[in-house]
Amino acid sequence: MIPGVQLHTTGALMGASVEDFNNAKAQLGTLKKDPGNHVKLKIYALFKQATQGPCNTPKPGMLDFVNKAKWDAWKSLESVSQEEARQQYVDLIKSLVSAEGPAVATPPPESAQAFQSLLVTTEDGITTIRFNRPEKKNAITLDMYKELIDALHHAGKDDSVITVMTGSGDFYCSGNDLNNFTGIPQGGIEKMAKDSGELLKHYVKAYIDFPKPLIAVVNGPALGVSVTVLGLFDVVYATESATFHTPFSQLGQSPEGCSSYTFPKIMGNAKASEMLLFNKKVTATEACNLGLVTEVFPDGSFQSEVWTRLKAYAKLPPKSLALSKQLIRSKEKEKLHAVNDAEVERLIERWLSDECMQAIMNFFQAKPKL
Ligand SMILES: CCCCC/C=C/CC(=O)SCCNC(=O)CCNC(=O)[C@H](O)C(C)(C)COP(=O)(O)OP(=O)(O)OC[C@H]1O[C@@H](n2cnc3c(N)ncnc32)[C@H](O)[C@@H]1OP(=O)(O)O
Repeated sequence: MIPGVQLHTTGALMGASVEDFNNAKAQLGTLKKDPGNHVKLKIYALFKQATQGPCNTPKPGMLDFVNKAKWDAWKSLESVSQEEARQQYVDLIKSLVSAEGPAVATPPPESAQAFQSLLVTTEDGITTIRFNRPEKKNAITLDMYKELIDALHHAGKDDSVITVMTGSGDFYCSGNDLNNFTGIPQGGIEKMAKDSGELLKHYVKAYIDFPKPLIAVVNGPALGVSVTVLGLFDVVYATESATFHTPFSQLGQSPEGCSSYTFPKIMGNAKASEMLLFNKKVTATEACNLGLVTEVFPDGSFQSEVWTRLKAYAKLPPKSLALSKQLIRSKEKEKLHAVNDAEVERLIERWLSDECMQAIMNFFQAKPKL
């Protein structure tokens, strides 16, 4: 047992993966390395959320540091369902056990990587990259872009057959973290824009060059850059209540993720313009009719239906899948890289514009809901 983490099973567990959950709980006791307080708190909070649901105990006093930290960690998972918390608990323990090395059956070395804002696991031929900042609707920080690039590079090379991206909590992802543009770093605002442009270019490149089937499991609303890169995925499955929103002009910005090319190609200029110029938020069903989403599933059966299907896909011959994907995409690659370069160049100019700075200030001052 990890020192300081007391796990008590209270409350009923839901769903079919109680066994996985119990296995994970047992594995936790076999860890040799102390995962550190930050991770211990996360384990504690996920366990509480999975077994008891949202925290409704009174907030401990300011001086009761330990219990207050535990309470805060549990409270931060308010929007995460019990089922989701159980899955995240299992994923987290698995990644800790994998990180301990050869004692584990045959984990690919890549899954030993620890990420701050992602949960990355490999199982049954599927590498899953999960945005994991549910309290901030999975908004992507600068460090998170770097982690995503890393995770994609590793997933492209590991033994998995397919790679899946999804989100923790009630959102898929709320796009770029608007705090990325609030502090003025050393070197000034021009350098910040240029560095961000370089980072974005590498981020989008990781999708353009991704060598095996890449599947998005859109579990809730998606915004901004998390929507635009969907045009570079091979398959996009969405839950019925997911929405797709690219509020670029509202933010004084311009399209990225190669969407200025992929969206008109997928849905035609007129529909792409409504989304990319005029901020039209579309439902999952509308996105499916537009061709951006492959298939929409009822909220209640989304996870089970999609994962059953993905597990079957992952049993197909890996080389055949990867080579076929590369054939489909290879004709476009050069074009996509050129589009990425041009979009980034335009965005660097936009980020320095009054229109963009004003829009970001407005978000933090008034917290308008887009
Ligand atoms: C390297 C740089 C590359 C840059 C690439 C450019 C990309 C362009 C884009 O991605 S554009 C899209 C940017 N995203 C947004 O504009 C979304 C802004 N957020 C919202 O509109 C809302 O928060 C919401 C609709 C996502 C969710 O609304 P809801 O009412 O359900 O929840 P809250 O607003 O209370 O959100 C909970 C907390 O999360 C914070 N948060 C959510 N999204 C972002 C974000 N994108 N950036 C920063 N912070 C975000 C929100 O502020 C709340 O925080 P708090 O609890 O501390 O108040």
